[in-house]
Amino acid sequence: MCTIQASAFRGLCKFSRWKVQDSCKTVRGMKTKLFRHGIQALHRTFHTSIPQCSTTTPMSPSLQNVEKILGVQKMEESTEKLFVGLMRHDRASLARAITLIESSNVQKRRQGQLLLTSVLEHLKDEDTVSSGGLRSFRIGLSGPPGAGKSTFIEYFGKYLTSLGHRVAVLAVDPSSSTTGGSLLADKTRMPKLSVDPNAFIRPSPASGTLGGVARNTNEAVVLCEGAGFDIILIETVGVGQSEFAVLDMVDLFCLLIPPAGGDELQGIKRGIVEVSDLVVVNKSDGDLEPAARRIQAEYISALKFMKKRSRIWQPKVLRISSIKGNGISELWELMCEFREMLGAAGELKSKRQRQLQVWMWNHIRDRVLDVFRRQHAVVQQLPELEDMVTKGLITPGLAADILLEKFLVAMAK
Ligand SMILES: Nc1nc2c(ncn2[C@@H]2O[C@H](COP(=O)(O)OP(=O)(O)OP(=O)(O)O)[C@@H](O)[C@H]2O)c(=O)[nH]1
Repeated sequence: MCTIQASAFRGLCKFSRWKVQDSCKTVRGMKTKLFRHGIQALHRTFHTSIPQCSTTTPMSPSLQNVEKILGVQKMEESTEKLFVGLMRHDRASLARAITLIESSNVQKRRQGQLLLTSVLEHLKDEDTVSSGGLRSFRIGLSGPPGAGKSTFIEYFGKYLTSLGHRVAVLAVDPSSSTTGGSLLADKTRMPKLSVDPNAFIRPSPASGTLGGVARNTNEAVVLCEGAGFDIILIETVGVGQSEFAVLDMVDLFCLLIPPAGGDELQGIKRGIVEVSDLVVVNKSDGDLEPAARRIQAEYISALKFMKKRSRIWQPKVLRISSIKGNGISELWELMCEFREMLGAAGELKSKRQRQLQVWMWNHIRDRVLDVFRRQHAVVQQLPELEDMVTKGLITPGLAADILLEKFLVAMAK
């Protein structure tokens, strides 16, 4: 059995993208380049993988054989169409593309991965053509229920589209799989933004674990960027673990809080304040303005004692009103300042590189857990051990050890 060669995989994807681009005639002159890339990668693959292959394996360097040997699928016509749609910045194609990567069907997921690889390649090509900087700005937004997140996103999103930006709003809400749907990034909460042709709103994928939701959101971000969205807002509720997962996906993390103290802010974990680049006190209007000023002062002094996360950025606290629009343009200026400073210092690029590794580990963790849960010996033993753990007859650690032992023995056979 051959090992899958990354270069050949990329070559194949480039090859299939060539076909797509050729058919829609979006990019001229790339055909030869991509064809060359594809063929060179295939050649490299054959040269390096022949020794590992069985002698009976046919080695003709045709696309068909490579697909068979490497187990890599060709992009289906429907996936190619999605790619074309994304390149045309079509929102319906983007919605379908995200559904594809979220699918639990293995074949569909694989098609989703081929699509994603093509989009990544396209973004890379564009990056080299452009200034070399990051073309998109990924912003995480968290806050306790009632802080005004949807009101804020509605106003802020419209403000950004009025400046000529294209804004995608995604949500990370692992609880949506148990409650049957996420309220975050819900179109009904953002009526004006949801009908703006330069905006795209997508609720949280309801795929269960936080890892799964985070992984899907990571991939959705790339698809949004492929579809020409330059500002990606990722929304999460600031009362669980999801905001920490979002930290691994964004350039800037923003915490939105209401002008309330004590009990009402108890939902906010102290840790989340520490990791915020900006703390935004919302509802600074009318009777609430004095309270908002007080909260701002409290957070400014609290942040002074917190550990610095960036060499060059000191977290800031500012007040806004999402209803009146006060402070929104100042907030955006501050975000741009953050982006410029960290971009120039290379911090954003290294942050994204680290995030790619986290993304890979999310995949590994999910897949390994999936294989573990499906393994026959584990399936057989699990109910009994779970029962013993809940009855206090065995410690969770010992139960886990027994299951892992059974799993490893079964895998070694
Ligand atoms: N006075 C004032 N009220 C606001 C402002 N922003 C939001 N609100 C109000 O605060 C309440 C909660 O706002 P939402 O935008 O629904 O808050 P959320 O954080 O999305 O809340 P959940 O949907 O519970 O997660 C609503 O009644 C809003 O009208 C603001 O800037 N000023």
